[in-house]
Amino acid sequence: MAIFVFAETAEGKYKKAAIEAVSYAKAVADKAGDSVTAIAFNATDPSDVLYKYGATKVLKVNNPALAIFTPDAYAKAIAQLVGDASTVILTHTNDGGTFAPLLAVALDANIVSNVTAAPESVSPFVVERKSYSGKGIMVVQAEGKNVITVLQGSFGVIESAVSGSEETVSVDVQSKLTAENQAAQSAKINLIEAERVVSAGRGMKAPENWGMIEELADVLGAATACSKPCSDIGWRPHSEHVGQTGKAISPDLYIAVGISGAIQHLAGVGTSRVIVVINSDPEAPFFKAADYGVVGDAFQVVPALIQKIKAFKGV
Ligand SMILES: Cc1cc2nc3c(=O)[nH]c(=O)nc-3n(C[C@H](O)[C@H](O)[C@H](O)COP(=O)(O)OP(=O)(O)OC[C@H]3O[C@@H](n4cnc5c(N)ncnc54)[C@H](O)[C@@H]3O)c2cc1C
Repeated sequence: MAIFVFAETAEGKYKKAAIEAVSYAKAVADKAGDSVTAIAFNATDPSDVLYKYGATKVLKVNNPALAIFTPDAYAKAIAQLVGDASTVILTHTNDGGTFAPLLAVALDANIVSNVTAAPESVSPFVVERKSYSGKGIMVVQAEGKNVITVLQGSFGVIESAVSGSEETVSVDVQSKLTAENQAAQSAKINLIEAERVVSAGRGMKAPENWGMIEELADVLGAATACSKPCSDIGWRPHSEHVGQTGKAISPDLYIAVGISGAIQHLAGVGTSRVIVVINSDPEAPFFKAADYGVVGDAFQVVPALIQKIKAFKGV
């Protein structure tokens, strides 16, 4: 059975991460005497881009539920396509690194993350991976089915042109993001460049409660962001995740609603000029980093704040 590889896209174009993943998959396939099948979501780039690096088949999925990254939808879609394959390869990007464990669970496979070199052997799979926050190299031996993530920039891109073919296939997945949320995403202020950001965390309890966060952002002309768990569990798109492992931002105003203020979150937002924290727990660590703090229930404070701002603006 083929070696499967996920080819990441951004706005339909193959990312460098996709080319790296296909290059790596080709090296694995050569060792296994196998071929490479790439999976691409909503790609508009021609498949030739992937044939050039060794993919003999490209499975193209056109599905609006996969237009914005959500870990569970991506994992489910790939699990449906690869069936009983022994090896699935991704690049360890923000997206790939996030949904790879879910994919491994769905396939009942091992996860071997952040590999840095072609495997010494493929059966069992023996490979080097970065460990201890990049300070060490570990040699891993994995038997059976494997989901493998490749550390970005470690293997590189290697041309190995083959003649390939593409097939359009369908998957049965639904995104937890509502259509409204998805539409709002495309019209949004760019998070990295935003002067004002309204961010929310697990204190919001559920994705359907984000209306007031969107509304507060709207009246302030702000972008929206979220803590890592909210994007991990598919409440919010991964593009909104800020912090050590997400985007690092430094707006003039950062409003954090229902976010505890873990050190990993602060690592990405702590340099914001003015930080406002709304949290029901007076002991929440975020208050130590706040310029202004409101101890209260977000479900009361945020609507009241929206009303005040609207009244101030006369709208
Ligand atoms: C290696 C590593 C990297 C990480 N990278 C990141 C990262 O990049 N970004 C990130 O955000 N996290 C990251 N984390 C996770 C981080 O440690 C925290 O677990 C996470 O930030 C917590 O998210 P949260 O504050 O939304 O949820 P919680 O910790 O569950 O906090 C929820 C908060 O909401 C408050 N709350 C509850 N109900 C209400 C209400 N009704 N009104 C107001 N407040 C309410 C609670 O008092 C609490 O303070 C990382 C962790 C690790 C180990």
